Amino acid sequence: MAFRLAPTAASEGFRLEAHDTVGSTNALALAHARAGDLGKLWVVSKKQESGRGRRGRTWATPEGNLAATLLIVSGGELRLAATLGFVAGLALADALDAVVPQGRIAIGVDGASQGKNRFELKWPNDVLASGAKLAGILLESALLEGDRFAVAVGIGVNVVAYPEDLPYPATSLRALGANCDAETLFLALSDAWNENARLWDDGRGLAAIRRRWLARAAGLGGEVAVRVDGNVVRGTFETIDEDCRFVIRDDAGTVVTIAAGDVHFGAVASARV
Ligand SMILES: O=C(O)CCCC[C@@H]1SC[C@@H]2NC(=O)N[C@@H]21
Repeated sequence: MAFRLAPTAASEGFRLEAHDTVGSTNALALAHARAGDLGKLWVVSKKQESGRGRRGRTWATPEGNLAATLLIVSGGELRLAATLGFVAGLALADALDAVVPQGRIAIGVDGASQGKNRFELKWPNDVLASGAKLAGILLESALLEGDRFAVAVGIGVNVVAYPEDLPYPATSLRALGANCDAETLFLALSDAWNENARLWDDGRGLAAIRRRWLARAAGLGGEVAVRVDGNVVRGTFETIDEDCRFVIRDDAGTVVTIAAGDVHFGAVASARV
């Protein structure tokens, strides 16, 4: 089966560039922007040779997984564009709900979660299934001429395989018993992106995105440890604020707001951080 865009995405002017293998779909999308591409372009592949993860880490995309990057070129506010990761997380969770048959995957097992979602969102942008990382999202940007910038919204999903040497639990759709392929998932994702981007409405709908995100949040109200630039903040995950920053009440009762960091759930995890 070939990669295809959902009719809703095609009719709104999105384009698709599909590859069998690439270095990184994010790198390719940003190269297109620097060469003058105007955005609304999905770059997809079932394999990456040098996939990029958050915080300078690598991201493995063996044959059969999904690497998808949406290129957006804008003259708006870069601060708002940073919230597109939350739009992407919701779009991916909606797409997974649409293509993975009910009953295949248990409701979130994270004790602190609200326990009603098969696919949960872990701040800032991971998608979890059965408490393990199924997908990651990486936003990268580049400044362009004429006060414009490009954002690459990169989405990586473990469809058929996941790395086993990670310091946190990971999984794949196949390991969870869901036989969905990358092409089917992408079709649903390109549709779900449109729905959520419409809600986001160039940032005007961020409050609605935040509400939807919190309804799928993993670990809300539970014990967490957040690593921020080498420091660790421990406490209770209270909420995300209006700019989608992580809000934690630390062990001394002080509310701390965090813009970027790595979250670990639970007492055991926090002892290891
Ligand atoms: O570290 C993370 O959790 C984020 C992983 C993001 C991986 C995706 S795969 C598609 C896009 N291209 C890349 O090189 N990275 C992102």
